[in-house]
Amino acid sequence: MPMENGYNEVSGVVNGSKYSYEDVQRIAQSVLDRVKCRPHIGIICGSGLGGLAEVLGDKEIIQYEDIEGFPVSTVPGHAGRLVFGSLQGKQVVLMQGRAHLYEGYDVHKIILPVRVMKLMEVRILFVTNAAGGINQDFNVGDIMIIKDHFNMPGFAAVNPLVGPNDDRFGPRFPPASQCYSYRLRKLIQETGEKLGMKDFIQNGVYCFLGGPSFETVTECRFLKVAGVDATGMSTVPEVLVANHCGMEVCGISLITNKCVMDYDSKQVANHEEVLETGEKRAKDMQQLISTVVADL
Ligand SMILES: O=P(O)(O)O[C@@H]1C[C@H](O)[C@@H](CO)O1
Ligand SMILES: Nc1nc2[nH]cnc2c(=O)[nH]1
Repeated sequence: MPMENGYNEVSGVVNGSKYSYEDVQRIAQSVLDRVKCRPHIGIICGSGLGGLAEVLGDKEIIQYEDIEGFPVSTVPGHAGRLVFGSLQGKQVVLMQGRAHLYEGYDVHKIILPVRVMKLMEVRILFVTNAAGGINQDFNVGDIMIIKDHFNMPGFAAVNPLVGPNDDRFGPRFPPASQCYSYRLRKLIQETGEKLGMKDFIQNGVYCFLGGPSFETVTECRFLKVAGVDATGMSTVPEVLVANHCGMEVCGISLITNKCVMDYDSKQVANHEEVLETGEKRAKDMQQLISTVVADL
């Protein structure tokens, strides 16, 4: 029997989303009641990339802790605020920070903000993250347009769509082979080139891992053989849910560090380097996303 908290009495494992369609409707309405903005574009900012909020006009800000059910950010570089405002004349809602599995949040909780955005009538979603470069041709500071993903935790059914399906959100068995909009990928590429960013724009495959440990050398080598270009600890749950409910989605990874591929390397990944690279490329990421939004 499912219990009130969304856990299954027998197995003890999560049995579907704790938040019903009606719950999400109520939460979305309670957010809309607090702001004037009516966004059709959503942006999720990865580690150290929340600075985009600074360039929004007519900002209206709600802390996650003031929204029912929203996971509160516990990681440096994730402010934990929903920021509404105008970007290049378009109304947008921006998540300054996201939740991750490794913080202890259930995957259904992580994706609640995406469903709330959907019921606020957000139709286009930009998802950004900081990621480690598996592809050895990538440099620190490269911006990778995500063309596909590898949902590694999904192999063990860690997928936000596990559990009873509510068809009002989307179908029971959604396809996942076109999660990243071709139209938006091309637009980001062309925009990046026009802005003189060609030398540091890449296209590639993102792999989602649970974290919080960074990868071992063997794991990195495995990911390389599997066709992965960059790896991180987020994005895929949000993208799966956004696709499920019919949003047009694009993903952008900032390559903040090179994954260690050599057993004798003295290099180690660390969150400080991730934030530092985020800071160095912040302006370029902001310019790229703002210009794409202007052209939508
Ligand atoms: O939220 P994202 O995916 O950008 O954050 C990445 C993954 C970890 O949270 C953190 C590691 O430095 O950055
Ligand atoms: N898993 C993972 N996440 C990251 N986020 C930023 N860099 C990395 C990395 O090297 N590995």
